[in-house]
Amino acid sequence: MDLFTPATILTPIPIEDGELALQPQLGLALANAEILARLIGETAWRAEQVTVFGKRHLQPRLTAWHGEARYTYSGLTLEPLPFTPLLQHIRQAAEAATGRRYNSVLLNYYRDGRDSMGMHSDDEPELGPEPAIASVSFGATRPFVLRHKRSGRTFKIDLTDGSLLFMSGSLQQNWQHGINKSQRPLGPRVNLTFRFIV
Ligand SMILES: O=C(O)CCC(=O)C(=O)O
Ligand SMILES: [Fe+2]
Repeated sequence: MDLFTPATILTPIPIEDGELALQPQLGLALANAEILARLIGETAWRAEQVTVFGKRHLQPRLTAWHGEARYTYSGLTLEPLPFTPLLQHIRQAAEAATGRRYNSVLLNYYRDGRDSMGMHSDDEPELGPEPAIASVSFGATRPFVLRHKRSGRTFKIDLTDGSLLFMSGSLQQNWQHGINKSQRPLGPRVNLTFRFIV
């Protein structure tokens, strides 16, 4: 992002084998800090047990799933909660910025630097062949790590408070992404990934 690119414009990030774009600040009616506090306080957070490589363990973060459809990943089926007015507002802003529609959102709450998300692709069949995913972050800045499936090349983007990252095209087919643990003391972060479930 250079000095002359406004923070409120969705700007493509050049990357091979997929589409990626970043808007440093999503246009919202409330301050980022107020949204973070309300999301932390008003969400029915769950610590989910998942099965990865045949082993059950607790996810290193809290989650919530809102929308119209069930969602299944890592042997886990999430029953949807309805969209709240706050989630509707953020969804509307993400739809306006990206020009796509979303009917579901996965919320992830990283309580501190020990919380993380393993490398994965959002490539479940119900997302369709070229999923459009709008990822909105509040709170502590965490690096979003991308790793190309064939070349192994990695690429990092700092996801700052109030930012929107838009993933589309063949990105999920060709890249994995995740959030690493950090040794540094970090404040809370909530990430929302808006998706369209067919
Ligand atoms: O927290 C993030 O930025 C990543 C979230 C993510 O990859 C997901 O919800 O699938
Ligand atoms: Fe993801």
